[in-house]
Formats: sequence, structure tokens, C-alpha cells
Amino acid sequence: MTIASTTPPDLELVAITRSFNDFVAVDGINLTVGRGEFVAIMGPSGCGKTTLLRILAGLETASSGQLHIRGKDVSDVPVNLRSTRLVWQNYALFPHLDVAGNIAFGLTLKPHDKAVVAGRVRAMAELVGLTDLMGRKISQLSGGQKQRVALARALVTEPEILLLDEPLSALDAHLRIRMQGELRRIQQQLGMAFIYVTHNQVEAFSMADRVVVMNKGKIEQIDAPEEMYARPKTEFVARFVGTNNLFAGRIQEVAHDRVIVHCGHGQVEVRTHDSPPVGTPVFVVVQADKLSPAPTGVAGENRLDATLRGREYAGSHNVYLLDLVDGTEVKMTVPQVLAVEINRPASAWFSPENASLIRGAA
Ligand SMILES: Nc1ncnc2c1ncn2[C@@H]1O[C@H](COP(=O)(O)OP(=O)(O)OP(=O)(O)O)[C@@H](O)[C@H]1O
Repeated sequence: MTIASTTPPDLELVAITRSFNDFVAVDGINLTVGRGEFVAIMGPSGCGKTTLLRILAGLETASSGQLHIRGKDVSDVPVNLRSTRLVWQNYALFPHLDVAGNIAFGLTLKPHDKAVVAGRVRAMAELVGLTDLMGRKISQLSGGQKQRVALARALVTEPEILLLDEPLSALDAHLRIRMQGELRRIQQQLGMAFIYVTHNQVEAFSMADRVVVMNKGKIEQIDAPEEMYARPKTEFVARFVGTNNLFAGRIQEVAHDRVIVHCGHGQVEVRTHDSPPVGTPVFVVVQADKLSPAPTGVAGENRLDATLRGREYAGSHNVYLLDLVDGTEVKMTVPQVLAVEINRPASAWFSPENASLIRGAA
């Protein structure tokens, strides 16, 4: 008889909650992170991202719930014995030590053979691209180089999971994009799970295998970036992620995959096999880049007759702000400049295939 061996996930959170007096900062979080997965956590300021990361690092204790790393309950394991390491934006490097000394620091906390330390430091320096700077003082490094040192110092201890709290936010836009690619390469090379807290959606969506959106201490949605972007599941996520338009209405008719929604400005058709029943309040969600200018005076499906309120020039595209008759504000993103004046009528339309439904408030 053979016993099936199952590999436990790198991380498993079960109903993790953290309260500060009466205030619940992290509220019943359930999350499983598979082996070597890159998970980004996003959410507005104060939603509990950092508190959650600190609980994983052992810097904060959960009020209740269970925390397993590779199948072991580590809820009571102190920070210095956790197999997690935290990297954050204020590198917290030692100015009196050089690059090599900073990287080696993590290893000096436990007894290690000198040759082993030197070998591991060299390997980490190579991994993060610091080999030529080992003798430099920290004050002689750029922001990007300092972040590499902080990363190497965390990785040299061979954690099972790396936790990153806004690690790139102190870098300029150009360097940030470069470091995003570097971080992803390092993560894949090591096959290590990364839990990455960021305010930056582009960063989260371009790097992560899955994105977690938090709101008021709870998880709103966990999904692959493409899925989260194309099919937000709650009103909060639809408003938080990307540039979505939301039209409030009620399901009026359902016929196979053809769903008619009665909205404040008129009827909208959506193609979906997954419609709630007639009468249900919903939001029709359409991304701003799925709207196109509609010719004037031509009737058509999902036509939005509006007034142009403004235009924002965004380099590669233009964002047009439209007001519908019921006051709903709409954003339309198009590459071209339209021949329409502010405060004059403008029309847009979208295909029923490019709209999705989420449940609205009852
Ligand atoms: N030690 C503490 N005592 C009391 N309240 C706290 C404490 N630590 C955090 N909080 C509160 O818990 C909530 C969540 O804070 P947290 O730092 O986790 O949010 P965040 O999502 O990381 O925010 P930001 O994006 O601004 O860093 C906030 O309202 C914060 O004020």
C-alpha cells in the first residue's frame, strides 16, 4: 500500500484576525499561497496590508486564527526563529558596514563557518547583481543598489517565504520598472514564495501570479491579474482596479447569454451565461478602453448619449470624461483626439461582449 504524499502549501492563513482595542485591523483572512507563488497584496491606505505582513513576519501577533508555513503551525514562533524575512522600502542597512558586511549580517546571528558565510554572501551578491560593489560603503550606493543589498541580506538566510512591503516605492519610475523585472527573475530563479505589498497596481499586476485586494481588513478578491482586471467580483474591486465604468441598474430580461439591464440612463445589453435573476440590482462594468466614440445620430446597442465634461491627455492616450443624462460619470480612453468641444453632446458605445455584471446594493 502506498501513502499519497501531499506537499503542503508554502503558506496557509486560516481566519487570521488582529484587533487593536475595539478596532479590527485584519478581519478573518483566509489565504493559501502555493509553493513558489508570487502574491501581491493591494488595497487602500489603512486596509491592513502591513499589519498582515507583520503577522507573517512574527513582528505582530494575531488575535486569533492559524498561520501555517509549509504545514507547520508557526503562530507562536518568534520573529528570529521564523522562516520568513521582511524587506521594506527603508532599507535599514548598516552604514558602518560595507556591502559584503551588510549581506553577511543575517548569517552572523547564528554560528556559521567563515567559508560558508563567504560562499553564501558571494552567491547572493551574484544573484542580485552586486558582485562589483562588495567593498563599497552604503552611503556610496544608489537607491536601487541599496535595495539590492537589503534583498540579498534577507535572502542569504534562505527563508522559506520572502515578505516585501512597498520595497520599490523610494525608487524613481525608471529604476522601479527595472527592479520589478529583477525581482521577478530572482523570485523565479529561487522558486521562493514572495508576498508583496504595494500601492502600485501596475507593479502588482505585472509581477504577481495572483493579486489579493483588501478592504477594511478583509479580502475582497483573490485572482490572477488578468482575471481580476477583466472580471472584478465586487463593486469595491471594480472601482479600485483599473479604470472601470459602473452603471447601476436592475436585471430586466435574461435569455440564454443575452441579459438586458435597466440602468438610469437607459437599457444596456450584456453577454453572459452567469446572470442573477430578473429584478436583481447589479452594476454593469465596462473598462474605459472598451468604450469607443459613437457616430452622432446613429442608433445602436449600448449607446451612451452624454455631454463631454473634460479631456485628460495621458501621453499615449486621451481620457474623455462624459456625463450621462442620469448624472453617471463615464471615462472613455481612446488614442485619438476627438473633434468634440467641452460641454457639447458626445456619444460612446460598447459591445455587450465587453461588459460584465456584479451584484449591486439591494
Ligand atoms: N499598533 C497599532 N495600534 C493601533 N492601531 C493600529 C496599529 N497598527 C496599525 N493600526 C491600524 O490598523 C489599520 C491598518 O493599518 P496598516 O498599517 O496595516 O494599513 P496599510 O493597509 O498597510 O496602510 P498603508 O497602505 O497606509 O501602509 C490602520 O487603521 C492603522 O491605524
